[in-house]
Amino acid sequence: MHDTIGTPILVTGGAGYIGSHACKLLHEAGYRPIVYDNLVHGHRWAVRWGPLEVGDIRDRARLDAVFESHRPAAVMHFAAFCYVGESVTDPAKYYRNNVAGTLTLLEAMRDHGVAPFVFSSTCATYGVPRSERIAEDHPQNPINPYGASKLMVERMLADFDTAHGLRAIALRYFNAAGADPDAEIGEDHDPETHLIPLAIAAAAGTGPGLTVYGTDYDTPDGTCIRDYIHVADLAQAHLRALDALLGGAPSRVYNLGNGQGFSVREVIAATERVTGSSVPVEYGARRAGDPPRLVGDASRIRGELGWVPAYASLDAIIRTAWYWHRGPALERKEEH
Ligand SMILES: NC(=O)c1ccc[n+]([C@@H]2O[C@H](COP(=O)([O-])OP(=O)(O)OC[C@H]3O[C@@H](n4cnc5c(N)ncnc54)[C@H](O)[C@@H]3O)[C@@H](O)[C@H]2O)c1
Ligand SMILES: O=c1ccn([C@@H]2O[C@H](COP(=O)(O)OP(=O)(O)O[C@H]3O[C@H](CO)[C@@H](O)[C@H](O)[C@H]3O)[C@@H](O)[C@H]2O)c(=O)[nH]1
Repeated sequence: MHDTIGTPILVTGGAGYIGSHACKLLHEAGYRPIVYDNLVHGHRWAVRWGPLEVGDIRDRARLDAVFESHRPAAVMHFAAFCYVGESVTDPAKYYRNNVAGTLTLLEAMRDHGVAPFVFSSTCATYGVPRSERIAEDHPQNPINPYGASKLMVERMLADFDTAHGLRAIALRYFNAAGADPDAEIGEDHDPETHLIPLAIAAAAGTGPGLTVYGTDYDTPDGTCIRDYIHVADLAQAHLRALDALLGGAPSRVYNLGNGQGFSVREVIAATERVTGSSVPVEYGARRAGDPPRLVGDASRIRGELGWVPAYASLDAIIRTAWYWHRGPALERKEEH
């Protein structure tokens, strides 16, 4: 077993939603998370469990300085742009940050001899699924530039492993949702484009009514189906992937999902149950780049790394987001 106590782990994008939850868990496990974030979407207040190094993954000189001063034992790479709709209208922004930025980071890692790498990939790399539940060997034909940018990184990782022995675990998450069960941190994107926080804000009256993007999909109620996975369960999976790599495991790809799909209408109904308020809804056109149904089969990581998600119910996931929204998130907004 490798030593975790005080081991520095560089966490790019650690001031963001999922990365900050991973930092909390890294700290609890004895690691020292070093956040590297340009704060374009992240928050200083979300960096609570180790130092913040403000920097951009496209800035090689800054990366060199941070690798020199902290000498991380591994990298968790969350930094990216991740809005599916925006990637369709502004693809260059996605290729520059997600692909070119990650290449700069990988080159820096190669040159500093930092090996293990845990990568935030996505189910958006699969495109329109051919099966009810998507397993890792499903063909990858992304239908939006965001998914394409992440698939390109997966390819780069395979090539860096062959050429330089850079071992990596790519975690293809389905839809991240929920907040830290202690409500210390949560989802706070600006602009917010994700369904659950928008539905909660609409129910609470702190945001506009919710627009449902498309009611004519080939699904039972006509709206898109997604597999929602709790952010704390994602963080757990990162820890397991890191421990596996530091213990010598080879490169691997894993899905992270609950294996259950919920339609947009079902998410709205669950939000109403949890908040006790109705969600004002308008019905709009489809959003470009949205596959009708994405539901994951995560049995590989369950079997190989013993990962078991703690939050299987949609209501339980939304409840943690609701507690965060009505408490710390609201207080923070009032401070501004
Ligand atoms: N949210 C989801 O449902 C979901 C699903 C699948 C995959 N992912 C992936 O997970 C990762 C984290 O997503 P999130 O929802 O926490 O997003 P987020 O926007 O909250 O976090 C991303 C962080 O990266 C930082 N960042 C962006 N570009 C950077 C750059 N060039 N240099 C340094 N820092 C930079 C941002 O400031 C932000 O703090 C992303 O890679 C995303 O693609 C997210
Ligand atoms: O105001 C809204 C927002 C969303 N939706 C729909 O709700 C579903 C979920 O959308 P959203 O919460 O924006 O997530 P996705 O577009 O599925 O993308 C998320 O989940 C992907 C994995 O599926 C990740 O890769 C992305 O980074 C992450 O943003 C989709 O069908 C949307 O069309 C609406 O109907 N109205």
